[in-house]
Amino acid sequence: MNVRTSSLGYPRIGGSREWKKALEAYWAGRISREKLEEELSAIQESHLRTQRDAGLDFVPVGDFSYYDHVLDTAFMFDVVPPRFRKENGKEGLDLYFAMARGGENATACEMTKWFNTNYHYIVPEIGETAPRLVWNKPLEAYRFAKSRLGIAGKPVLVGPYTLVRLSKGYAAQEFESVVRRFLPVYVQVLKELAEEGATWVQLDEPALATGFPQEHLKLLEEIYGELSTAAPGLSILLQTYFEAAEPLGDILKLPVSGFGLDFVHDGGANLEALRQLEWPAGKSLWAGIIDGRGIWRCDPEAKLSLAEELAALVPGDSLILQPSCSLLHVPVSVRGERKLKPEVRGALAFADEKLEELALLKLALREGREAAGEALSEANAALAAFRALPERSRADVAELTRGLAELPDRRSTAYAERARLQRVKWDLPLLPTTTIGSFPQTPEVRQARLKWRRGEWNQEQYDSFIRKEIESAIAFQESAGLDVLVHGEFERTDMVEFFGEKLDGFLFTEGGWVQSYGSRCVKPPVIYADVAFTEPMTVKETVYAQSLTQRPVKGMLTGPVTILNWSFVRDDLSREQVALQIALALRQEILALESAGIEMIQVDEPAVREGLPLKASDQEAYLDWAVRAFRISTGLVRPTTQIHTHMCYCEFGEMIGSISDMDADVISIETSRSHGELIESFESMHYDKGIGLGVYDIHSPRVPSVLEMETAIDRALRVLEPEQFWINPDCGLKTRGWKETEAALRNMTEAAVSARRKTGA
Ligand SMILES: CN1c2c(nc(N)[nH]c2=O)NC[C@@H]1CNc1ccc(C(=O)N[C@@H](CCC(=O)N[C@@H](CCC(=O)N[C@@H](CCC(=O)O)C(=O)O)C(=O)O)C(=O)O)cc1
Ligand SMILES: N[C@@H](CCS)C(=O)O
Ligand SMILES: [Zn+2]
Repeated sequence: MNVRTSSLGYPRIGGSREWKKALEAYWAGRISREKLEEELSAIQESHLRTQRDAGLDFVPVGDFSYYDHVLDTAFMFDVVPPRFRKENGKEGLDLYFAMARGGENATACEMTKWFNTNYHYIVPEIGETAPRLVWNKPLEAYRFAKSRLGIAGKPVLVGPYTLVRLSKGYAAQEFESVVRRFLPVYVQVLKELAEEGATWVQLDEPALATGFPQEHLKLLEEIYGELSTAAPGLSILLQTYFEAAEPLGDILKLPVSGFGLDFVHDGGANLEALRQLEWPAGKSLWAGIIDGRGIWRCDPEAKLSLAEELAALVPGDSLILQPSCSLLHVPVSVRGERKLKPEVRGALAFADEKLEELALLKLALREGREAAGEALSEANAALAAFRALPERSRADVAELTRGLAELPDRRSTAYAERARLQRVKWDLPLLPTTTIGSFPQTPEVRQARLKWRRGEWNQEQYDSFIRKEIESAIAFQESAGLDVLVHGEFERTDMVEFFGEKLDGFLFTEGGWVQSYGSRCVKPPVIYADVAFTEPMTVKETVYAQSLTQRPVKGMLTGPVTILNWSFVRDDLSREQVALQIALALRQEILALESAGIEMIQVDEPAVREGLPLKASDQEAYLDWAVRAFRISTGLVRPTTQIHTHMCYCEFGEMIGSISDMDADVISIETSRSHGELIESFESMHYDKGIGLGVYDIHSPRVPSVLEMETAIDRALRVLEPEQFWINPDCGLKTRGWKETEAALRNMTEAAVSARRKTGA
């Protein structure tokens, strides 16, 4: 079988995050622009070489970026918000970075989640822009690959439909006309690519996997009709990913030369639809059969069967195998991981290993299974060893999750009665003040942790340091007049990593970094086995903090859905099953806190929205199990124990109903980024539980005035009752310094006093 292989994009950050380091050195003024360009060109070249040497038939070019590929696309078309035009003559690269990071006189462009991934892109602001082609980035990348390495690459570009869907600065009814406005510049890009000799161009249209409105089909026909005739000799690959492309029958009628479909994260829908349809004659199928965003080695037998079935559905030599999406979402290589158990290491595949998997499948399909015999046997043996690990099928976890459907997930007492009991128990003032959990992670705190991790400090030295930090945090909170205190989370690095290190079932890579936004990376924990509680994780620090004050101290945990959504997760169980395992483990922690006398407990769920499926039709089922996982964690506490939760990073307006179903006694939500939209969503429903709408943005060191916060409180009190309202910042304060934190919180408690006075309390 004459299959070929391709890829959609490669991680930018480099095996040792050299991309990130070069960028940050430039921003800090430590290297010149020439040096930056030299370093990034070398990185780009080495990525191209790696992909070519891995045997890809189509090497993507143009996926590399100096910050973000959506920002690149906007920049190519001169979609630059007017406020940046005043950036004191900044041009080119510095203007580009100003849009991403903020300029001297202009706030940065908004950043938001790239579909359902943990990657964040810069949101283009279209406004009155008349797009013009000022930089043909794919052409530049094509020339670069050709001249440096002789690679005739496959240029990659965000397609016009998705670009406009992801942008802001136009009214909904203008959508179609805005897309049309971009057509001439896309035509020009394609023409120039064709003139240069490119034969294929990949236009990324993941928006076609989000359940787009039927009426857009005509627009898609029109734009792809025009693009496909724009540049004779250049074939268009219409690339979708992250979920099934629906309605596939209609999409396959679009006048392009190839279709890229995700056969991993489509819930089986793409394959099922293909089985019912006739493949359009003369078109090629770019089949995403290797998981582009998961880190597990594939089962080659299963993939070979899938490829064979696809080859039978698609006549001729028009099957191209590839990852399901860009490899941007996985770390670079397993090669540097030396501390993992061999059974686990052998089951991992990061970007480079995924390219090897494609090469193996190609060999087996082209030359027969025997030709690839040794590598296939090695893969099968590695997977068998991994599957046999006893911690992946623990009898005790199975016992706990048996009959999960019947597990109680509701508080024993309805909210109204709990609220009455809790009012009596806690006797808090009207409009109580609190914070979200973390206090500044100063260089001293990080240094202390490093010394302890390196063995320079023993456990007692480290614990004693943490106790001192807690003491000063409690003393400060009392002096500032806060009503509900926190211990400050000084013992934690990341809110997911901390729990992952203490629960069974997780492992941590040494270098498994992935880009989160711009130069910032995360190293997600890996859930490779059954998750289970081992010993109390937060009790020691919380109880110590409580021993220092008469005021209530909130226990502080990260919730099951956030732990799940910010980790790489095993793929032999459903995400729901894994979430429930985590929920059961956290339930033990919550009960341990309660037994230790901590009766206000906050379970943070900032990432609930992150796992939301793209298609509206799948969202309810996700929200049902996500909410249930939260309730399983928190549902068994006494009626007088007050459960708090916290959400941030996203706009939650459209899921207030699910938030209410979580049945937390108090919720705090970030509001500053939603500009009042969230408050409006409370107008449309009756939300009766405790709620803290962040009264100030913690993302900047600016100290908000008392008046500003009073205004924020007044605004919220127009839709919420004073009896249910809490006063708190938007999110944790770990990224802030103490100076501004102290000043802001003192202003906040003063604003609370004044607001209480106004409500007559
Ligand atoms: C809030 N978000 C989170 C997500 N996922 C999580 N698991 N946690 C989150 O908080 N996803 C969505 C968002 C993403 N937001 C961010 C925000 C900030 C960053 C960021 O700043 N990343 C840092 C690296 C973060 C980190 O872990 N730093 C460690 C230091 C680790 C390190 O670099 N170590 C050095 C060696 C140190 C030594 O030995 O001296 C090394 O490995 O080389 C820390 O602060 O302790 C970044 O710089 O990219 C990311 C996402
Ligand atoms: N409790 C955490 C929540 C962050 S979303 C913190 O305060 O940092
Ligand atoms: Zn938060």
